[in-house]
This record gives sequence, structure tokens and C-alpha cells, in this order.
Amino acid sequence: MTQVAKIPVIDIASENEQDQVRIAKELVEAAIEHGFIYIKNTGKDIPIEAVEEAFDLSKKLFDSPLDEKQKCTIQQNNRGWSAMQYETLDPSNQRVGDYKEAFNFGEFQNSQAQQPLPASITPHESEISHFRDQCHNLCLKINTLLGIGLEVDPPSFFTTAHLRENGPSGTILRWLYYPPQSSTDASDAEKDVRAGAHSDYGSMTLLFRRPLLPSPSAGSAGKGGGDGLEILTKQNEWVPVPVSPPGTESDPSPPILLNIGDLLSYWTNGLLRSTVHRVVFPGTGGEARYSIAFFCHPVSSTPLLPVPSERVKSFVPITGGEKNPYAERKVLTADEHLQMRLRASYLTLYNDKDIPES
Ligand SMILES: O=C(O)CCC(=O)C(=O)O
Ligand SMILES: [Fe+2]
Repeated sequence: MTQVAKIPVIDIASENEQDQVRIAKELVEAAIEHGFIYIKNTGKDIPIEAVEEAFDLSKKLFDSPLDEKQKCTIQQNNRGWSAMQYETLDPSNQRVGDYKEAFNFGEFQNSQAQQPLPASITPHESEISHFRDQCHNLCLKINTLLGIGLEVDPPSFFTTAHLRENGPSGTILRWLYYPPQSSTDASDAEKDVRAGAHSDYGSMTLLFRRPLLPSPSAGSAGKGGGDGLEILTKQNEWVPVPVSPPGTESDPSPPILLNIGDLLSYWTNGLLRSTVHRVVFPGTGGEARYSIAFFCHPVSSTPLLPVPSERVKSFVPITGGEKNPYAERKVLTADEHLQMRLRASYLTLYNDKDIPES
């Protein structure tokens, strides 16, 4: 039997202050141990219908004519459409780019995108903006819980760093489309991946995946839907991360998968874990796969100075095999941290002449 990731499921809705502290501690322990946490989705933070609507719009966008998408091609501001195999998340190990298309939404102003959008989704601009806001608000809540759980002084430290009124940030809402394997030239499912091994760049990521939909072509259980995500365990083994872990099967929607990104790991001196993950093909054939990621980043000018928490200060990073390269102390701003990572995964979008002198 295939082993699956033992990621805790946490309901972040608290009854009172004492309950909030308990949840905050649980969240911090899970972020230290696993770096991935299932957030039970009861629809309180992000309505179930809003998630469904976002998936419907995403399908509409990726079904748009190619030239409509090309007009929105991704720019160095990290906004727009990334074509099939344009991004390579694991350049040192992949022979070809990721078998996916992606569309990145940056900040909206007064519910209006500050970037070109394909005509198919323009009428839905305000719904997309609203969904992005709901994701952002959930991240603010999680930031508050992490501040409480880590006993940061003040506990609002992370939340303040992520407030939109404090300036622009690299935060991105990203829709992802992975075509069926049969329609790609991925010849070797062992070598070719839907998304190469990587850890995320920001402070945290929310990931939405589709429940397993009954479909005549979906084949046996486990195919179709949003499966295919795997994490690399501390034992250096790839294990699947099911869409609906035990205990959540009858929830109105699968849990939202939260993971800690490199920036927050760096900021906490490696205490919070940024776990490497990838998306693999389900085998031969397989269904198209859609997912939605919300990459949350602090305000760009935030200096990533040590977090004022005794727990963070007293943490001694493990050296050797498990060392997190981003736990090395160098003061960067949130934006410098992001630019460093984007350059590595878009091989053609950024070229050497654009690399600023250091
Ligand atoms: O599509 C997924 O399930 C994960 C995507 C992902 O890891 C990413 O875009 O960073
Ligand atoms: Fe990721």
C-alpha cells in the first residue's frame, strides 16, 4: 500500500482566546514538523461556492484561444500567463519544462486587475479580485496565529508585515492547468513531471485542489481530481498528499492545503519548515488537473531581520543533510528574496543582462 503524508488537519475556527492559543500552538508545531498543514474548509473563511466559482473561471481562462492568452504573457513583474513548459521549477534535474500552464494575478485596485486579462474572464474581474481578497484575509489570520504560537513580540508582527495598506507585495493568485498526460509528449512519467521539485518562495501558500469528481473517464479511484502532489519527507522519500485526508471526506469541500514558503523559513532561521514538493503524472492517460495557489508575500520593503521570538532566537538550525539553504542569515528585503528565486525558474524571461550588480 502506498504510504501517504501524515499531515495534520487543523480547524482554525476558535471559540475563545484560550482556544485560539491552543490552535496557534498546534499550527506552529505542524509548521515546524511538516511545513504542510491541512486547514479544514468549512466555508467560514472562504465560501465553498467561491472556490468552485474560481475553478470554473480557471477552466474558462485556460480554454481561451491561444492568442488571447499570449496577449497576457507573463512579464518580469511575475504577472500573466505562463505557457506550457515555460517554467522549470527544478532546472538542475528536469530535461524539459513543467507540463502545465499557469496564470498569475497580481494586486487588483478597486477590483480591477492591473494587468491584461483574456477576454473570457474580463467580465468576472470583480469576483476574481474578491476571491484574492478572501485568500489574503485567510493568510492574515494564519499569520496572526503563527505570531501567537511563536510568542512573537508583538504577536501581530507577521500580520502587520503583510497588510496591503503598508505597501505593494509580491503576493500572487495563481491558477494552474495541467493537461492530460496523453495529450503531452511526456514520454517518461518517471522523468517528466507536471511541476518539478521545489519549495515555494513566499511566506506561505494556500493550495486548493478539486475533490474527486465522478467522471466516466476518471478511471479507478485516485485518478482525476487533484491528486499528484507529493512532498519530500525528512527520510528523503516522496509521498502523496491526498486531496481529502481521512476525517475530511464528508466536509463540504476538501481542506485548503497550507504550506510554509522559503521566505518564512528564512525569516524564522529555519525553524518553520519549507518542504520540497512536486506534482507528478498519475500514470498513463490521466485527467486534466486544475489547482489554485495563493502565494502570500510580505510587503516588498520588509527587511527580513530576525523575528522577535525567543523560540526563533533559541533555535539552532540543523546542519548537514537537512540544512535549509535559506536559513543562512543575510539581511534581504522580501522583494530581493523573491527576485532571487524567480530568476532561477524562468530561464528565458530573465536574462543575464538584467541581473543587477551586487
Ligand atoms: O498544483 C499543485 O498541486 C501544486 C502547485 C505548486 O506546488 C506550485 O505552483 O507551487
Ligand atoms: Fe509549490
